[in-house]
Amino acid sequence: MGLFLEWRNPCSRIISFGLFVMMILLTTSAVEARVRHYKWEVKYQFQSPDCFRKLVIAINGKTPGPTIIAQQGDTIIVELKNSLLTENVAIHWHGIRQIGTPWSDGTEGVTQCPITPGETFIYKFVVDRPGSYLYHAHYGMQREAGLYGSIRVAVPDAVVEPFTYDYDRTIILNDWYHKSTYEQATGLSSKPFVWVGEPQSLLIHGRGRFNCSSPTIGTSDTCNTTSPDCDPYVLTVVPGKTVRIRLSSLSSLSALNFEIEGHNLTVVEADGHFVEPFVVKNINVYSGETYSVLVTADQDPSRNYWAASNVISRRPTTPTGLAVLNYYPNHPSKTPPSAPPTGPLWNDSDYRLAQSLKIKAHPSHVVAPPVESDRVIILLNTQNEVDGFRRWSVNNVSFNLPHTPYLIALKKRFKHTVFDQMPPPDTYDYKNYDINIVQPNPNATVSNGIYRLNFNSTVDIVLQNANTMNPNNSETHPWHLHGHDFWVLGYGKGKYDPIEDPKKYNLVNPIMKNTVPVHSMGWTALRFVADNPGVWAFHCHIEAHFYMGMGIVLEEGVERVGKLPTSIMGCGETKSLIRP
Ligand SMILES: O=C1O[C@H]([C@@H](O)CO)C(O)=C1O
Repeated sequence: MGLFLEWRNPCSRIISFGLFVMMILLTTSAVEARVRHYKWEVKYQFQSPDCFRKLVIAINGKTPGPTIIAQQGDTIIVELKNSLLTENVAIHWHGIRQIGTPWSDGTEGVTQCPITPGETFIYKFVVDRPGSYLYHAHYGMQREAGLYGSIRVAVPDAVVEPFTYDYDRTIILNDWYHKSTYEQATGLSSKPFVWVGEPQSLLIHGRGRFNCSSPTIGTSDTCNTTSPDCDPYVLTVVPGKTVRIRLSSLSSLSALNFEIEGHNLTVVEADGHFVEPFVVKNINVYSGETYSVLVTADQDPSRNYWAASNVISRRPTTPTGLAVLNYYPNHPSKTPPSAPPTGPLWNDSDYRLAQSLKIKAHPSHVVAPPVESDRVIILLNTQNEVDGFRRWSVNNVSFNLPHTPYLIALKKRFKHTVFDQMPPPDTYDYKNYDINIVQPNPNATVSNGIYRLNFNSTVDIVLQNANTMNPNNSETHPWHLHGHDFWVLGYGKGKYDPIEDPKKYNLVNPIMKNTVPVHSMGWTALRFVADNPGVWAFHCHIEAHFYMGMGIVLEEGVERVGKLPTSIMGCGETKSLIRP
């Protein structure tokens, strides 16, 4: 409009024409999305990420796998060859909403059949928002065998981010077990329950350091501290420059804290959304979360510094994970002269809650949530037993995946034979349930029923934490929603009050995320709009907890989903669909 008014004034014609050309150019560059084609081979390999040799699942020989680097609007094509000899696979693109391509979400049992050994499967999807994201296995407990990596989506050429930096680096934090995924999963589904315990090491971008002279090392084990696989991760900085660290966690179990000796971290992005910047000494990162933090190399340049990852929220028995912040031109192997950071007190839940509350939307990037919701679902998180097996449940229902993926069952209208048609409950008996005690009756039921949401409705989910089956114990659970970003409306301590607590929600500048912690003995409230046709998992991102039933599945607008590719079929009742 302004442009046309100006056009009538002869003096501003030249400027206006210039603006017009610029607009055309900007629009053209914005729509000129590219196709990024990747060819990946997924294979078991011997590697020693923490110096202890074990089987890892690598992509093209690497764990973490290759970073997907793209720009907003690009199409990603990943041609994935499953070269695991006897094992299926599926990969989830964590934080990518899969608008229009729900079959590419990579969630085995929900959106696709697993990719069988020898098979090549093509994932194709658009990265519709800029930011830092992840990918990882979503089949059984394969993620913790090392099948993961990151996705970095740049803003369009003409768009400027609300902060500046000189260059960026990606760091994925992880915890690492020496026991195989199979041994762990078998323990979880055994009677009596066999718990794997705390991880042996913490990895910083795939590298850690186990003490090879530990008495737990068996005679047939190979542990070699000179293996190049376990050289520490080195982040080189140039004095005076600012690096953007795209920091995330894909830990199996541990909540982690990341700190760089003597350097502040300015938090600017969370799960692909710009944050109102705030400065911390160290940052808590829960499995499935991504952050960008800015670090300026403004300290004594004559030495290097430790970057450390420490376990929080569970009593730590795993040594600090270490990387090196290397000031150029010092040699990267120059050992920092001081002791590495030990992180905050592991049981300081107030510290963790306070940091969660600091994360707000950037003032110039606020997307206001709808002021009211159409449906409120309250999910009580508990540890339970089902027929004497240890499980996790929400609202006393422990989730099991069906053998036929929901997306196909719902689209092809054979849902009745595939999953329980009774939806799980929208709430629990909050008036009478004491969240602070070990329940006298720990029994739960098992179901593969799902929540069906009205298309375009606004849904609130309140996650309520409670005591586990051990006295005075409540764990932190990072919950991840597929297919959506949600607004984080609030966190609280103790039992959520459905009358009083919503009055305290942040409806002004809540951050949008896809993964959020539910703090021990606390609650977390989130809101989203059910506007992405498909079937979406929502689950605890602790690998063992989802395996033991801590998740739900949501359906919305499935009738609007386009034609399903036959490549996602082939298992359970979908066999009949691909046979001639
Ligand atoms: O699922 C879990 O089981 C153990 C413990 O509760 C067993 O007693 C633990 O720490 C979990 O997170």
